Amino acid sequence: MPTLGQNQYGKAETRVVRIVRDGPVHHIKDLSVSVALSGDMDEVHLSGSNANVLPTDTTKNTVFAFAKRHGIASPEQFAIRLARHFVTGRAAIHTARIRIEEYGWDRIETPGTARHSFVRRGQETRTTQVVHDGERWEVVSGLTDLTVLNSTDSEFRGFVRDEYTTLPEARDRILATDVHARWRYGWSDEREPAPDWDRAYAGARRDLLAAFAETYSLSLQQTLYRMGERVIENAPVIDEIRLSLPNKHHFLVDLEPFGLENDNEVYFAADRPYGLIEATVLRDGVPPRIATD
Ligand SMILES: O=c1[nH]c(=O)c2[nH]c(=O)[nH]c2[nH]1
Repeated sequence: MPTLGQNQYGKAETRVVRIVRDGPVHHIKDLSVSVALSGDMDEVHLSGSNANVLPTDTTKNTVFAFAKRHGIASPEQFAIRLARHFVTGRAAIHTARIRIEEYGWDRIETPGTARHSFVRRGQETRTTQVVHDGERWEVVSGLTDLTVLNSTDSEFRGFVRDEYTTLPEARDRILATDVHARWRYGWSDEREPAPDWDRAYAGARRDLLAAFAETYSLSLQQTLYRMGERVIENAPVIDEIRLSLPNKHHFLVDLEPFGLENDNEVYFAADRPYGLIEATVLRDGVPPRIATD
């Protein structure tokens, strides 16, 4: 009979977001936590007895509950706490391996706003497309994967309800998205001076971030329009901007079964499915040219 070799089990990639609310100043920790447990696990493999098996679902719940109960000072400290809990709590578990990826967020600094807006560190890509037919020029530039998050000042209420609607109204939710933006420059004639491309890029990026941070959001659609509007208003060289914004849902974790209150502090960051909100914002009187697919 073959023998059972090394084995381990647990919940991989639990996406936990912990918000600490220090008055209007919020702090964010965003982790992907993978738990792998090993020990006396022969029976579950060989006879099917689950007597030594702490469910992977429980390991996931423990991650969320510990985020609330102990906070997340650092990934190392959080991982040590989890590993100690699993190994000391159950005689059958001999080893716990905790892997954590932490995603870094920087504050979006805008004058006069509360401090609950963040931009993910180092993921965005600058893009451009130039089309020339020997006479005219068309320059469509933009960015992708500019990930932003507001930890408050976002609602979603008053929407249509039909027999399939279960979504509760949200009065204070996380609003997070990966900004995908393409904007078309008005410049098309080489005899006219071309825009300062780097300056225009920096300005559009700054306006997108500022409008995201400063808008009290009633929907992602409304925030999208404000972002596009800010770019068009501040950049005379840009005639049209198309935004594609995935709504990166963050669900409040129910901690009540563990005797803990979740005061908008611990969220499960779902990766899919996601809402996808797309629209073009145009300077008055210009025809739309950016492809909508
Ligand atoms: O900002 C939002 N817009 C929607 O259209 C929508 N739909 C949904 O389920 N959640 C949200 N959020």
